[in-house]
Amino acid sequence: MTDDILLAAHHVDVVYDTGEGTPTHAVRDVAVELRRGELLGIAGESGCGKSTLAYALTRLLQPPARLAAGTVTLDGQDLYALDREALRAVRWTRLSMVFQSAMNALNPVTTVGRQFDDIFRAHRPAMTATERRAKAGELLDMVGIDPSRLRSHPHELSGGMRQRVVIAMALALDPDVVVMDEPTTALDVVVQREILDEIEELRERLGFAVIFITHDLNLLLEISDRLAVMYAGRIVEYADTARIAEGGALHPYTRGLLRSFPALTGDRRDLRGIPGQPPDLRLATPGCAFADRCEAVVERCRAQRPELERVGEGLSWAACHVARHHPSDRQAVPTESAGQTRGGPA
Ligand SMILES: Nc1ncnc2c1ncn2[C@@H]1O[C@H](COP(=O)(O)OP(=O)(O)OP(=O)(O)O)[C@@H](O)[C@H]1O
Repeated sequence: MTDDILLAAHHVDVVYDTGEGTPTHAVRDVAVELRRGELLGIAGESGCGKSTLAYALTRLLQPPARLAAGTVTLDGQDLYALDREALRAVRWTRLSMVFQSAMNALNPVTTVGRQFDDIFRAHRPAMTATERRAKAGELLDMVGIDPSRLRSHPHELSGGMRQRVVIAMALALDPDVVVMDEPTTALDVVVQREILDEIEELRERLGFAVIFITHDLNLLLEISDRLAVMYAGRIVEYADTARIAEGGALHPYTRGLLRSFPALTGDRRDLRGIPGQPPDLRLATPGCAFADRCEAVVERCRAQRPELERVGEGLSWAACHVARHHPSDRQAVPTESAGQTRGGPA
């Protein structure tokens, strides 16, 4: 493990088990590593386990979801071994979250200023009321909102402003890592663009690392350094964004996703989407979970599940028997080192 890795997950399995019927195995043997200051994108269709993974990475899983296997470490510290107090100290100050619905993240009955106040009072007890107010105003200003809005209730703000407030709150205590789950999906395209630019600018200025989760892979091509593509609970491709952007996607699912969304900028392409539906995550399939929808399927795909394997040099991993590469490029992934797991890249 190299020093600049902030957040690392290995062999993460998450199961929703209500006690009735077959449990849903929503995340399977997932590994990700986030380096200091980078933006790692995680993409995939609805229901492939992205949000569940976000909750697992931040230790926010709620029953019936549970971490059935795996580890998540922040700066080498096991997040799941921390007691309540230690976990509380980590939240907001080291690791914070921005989820899709800003309306749900904000308390509807208190002012924005009061909500900033609560964060500072809980985590920075030495700050005076004047300092808290000044800092909250600064944070609002930083995300392009007039500090007078500290007196507003959430319903008095537009959707875009609310989402900006949530981002400012996530950054309030200068965290190292911010996990963002579809932070702009509910917003119109223009506001979405503005907020993405804002996140980029803040990241450059403040140096925090981001895990950015979205169903829109094209969006990640613009903002991420590296990306992971999830399908049916597993990472099926893990790559430097530049390679995917240059047309080097290895997995047929990644290529299908790229065709499924219009680029945020640039020309309107022929949007073909991917026929069919993702599989039921309660069922275990012997082969590749994508086989039924895959344009490149071969017999072996239905019989044997492809492992996530390194392809060629650099950060290029794919779980596909027929990924577009020369067969001699493919090498088996060593299992013995903590950094190089069978279940994913490191
Ligand atoms: N509370 C729950 N109880 C049972 N199963 C659940 C629950 N929440 C999610 N799931 C299942 O877990 C799987 C993964 O869901 P998850 O929300 O993580 O996917 P996602 O990729 O984030 O999708 P979306 O973009 O729609 O949020 C789905 O099959 C879903 O049905």
